[in-house]
Amino acid sequence: MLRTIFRARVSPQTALRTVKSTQLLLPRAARFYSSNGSSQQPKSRGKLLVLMGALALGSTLFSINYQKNPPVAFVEEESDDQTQGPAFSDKDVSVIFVLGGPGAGKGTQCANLVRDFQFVHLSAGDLLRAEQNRPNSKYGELIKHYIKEGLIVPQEVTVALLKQAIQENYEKGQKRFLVDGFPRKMDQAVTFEQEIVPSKFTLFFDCPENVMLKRLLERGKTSGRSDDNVESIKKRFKTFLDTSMPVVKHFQEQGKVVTVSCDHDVNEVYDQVKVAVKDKIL
Ligand SMILES: Nc1ncnc2c1ncn2[C@@H]1O[C@H](COP(=O)(O)OP(=O)(O)OP(=O)(O)O)[C@@H](O)[C@H]1O
Ligand SMILES: O=c1ccn([C@@H]2O[C@H](COP(=O)(O)O)[C@@H](O)[C@H]2O)c(=O)[nH]1
Repeated sequence: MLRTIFRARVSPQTALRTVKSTQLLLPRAARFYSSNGSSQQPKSRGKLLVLMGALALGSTLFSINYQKNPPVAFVEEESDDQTQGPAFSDKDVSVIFVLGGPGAGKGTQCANLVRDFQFVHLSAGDLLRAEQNRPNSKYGELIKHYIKEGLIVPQEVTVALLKQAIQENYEKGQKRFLVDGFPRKMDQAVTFEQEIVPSKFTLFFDCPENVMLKRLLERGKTSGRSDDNVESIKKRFKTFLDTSMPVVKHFQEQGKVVTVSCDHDVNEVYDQVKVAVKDKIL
């Protein structure tokens, strides 16, 4: 199952396009049916049936062809996404990346910011867990495996979920986003900023490992998370150091990181967070 997905080499564009097409095509089909179906005369109803038959045949042929050709082939032929630039302007949409080790307190502080300011909190981990639990998700098993092993889910999945969440919230008028626990790997950082929106800055939660371990084990008593156990936590720490710290360094080199010291009580940490956010964005 995992191997099949990797061999297909699904590119970010494909994943985004898949999300887009499922979202866009289905409502369009539904609109067509509801606006025409009820008032059809017998003759035009016949035409409608012929048209629907043709569409069904077309979609079957498309699906056979799609399975023969890896998705990447489609992307390379038609993709002009890379030259289009980000989907949103950073003048219109503000994204703050929230990074830090597992259990540093990112989610806790994001909740404070949502309470006091107008932010939408998008936790990449939460989005992945929701996708994992979504009935019939083709990524469910893959996500489950990666989370338990403390590894980074291939970016195509996570970037598509984030883009969809930002788009949905933007359509409701939301323009400020805390993107929590992302980007965890350099490829994600590059893709997100190229295709969605450049980040304003990164809030980095700096916390000693022994403090994070203690917090996670405590949380694990009630969280029900498959990765809040010593074995998974050790793997998550390693992934954080090897794979995610280079992302923090990358943004530090651009002068786009504000570091918060997390080995303090929640209110003290929040005082630092407020200063960082007010200075930069409000
Ligand atoms: N400053 C703090 N002092 C003590 N406990 C804290 C502090 N901040 C958060 N916690 C607790 O530590 C645990 C981990 O916090 P939280 O879930 O916010 O971390 P996180 O960085 O989002 O973790 P993860 O990346 O694993 O999702 C929670 O049980 C939370 O209540
Ligand atoms: O961009 C991401 C973010 C998260 N993951 C996976 O999810 C778990 C849990 O993340 P939390 O932020 O602690 O909720 C993480 O260990 C990764 O396995 C990911 O793959 N990509």
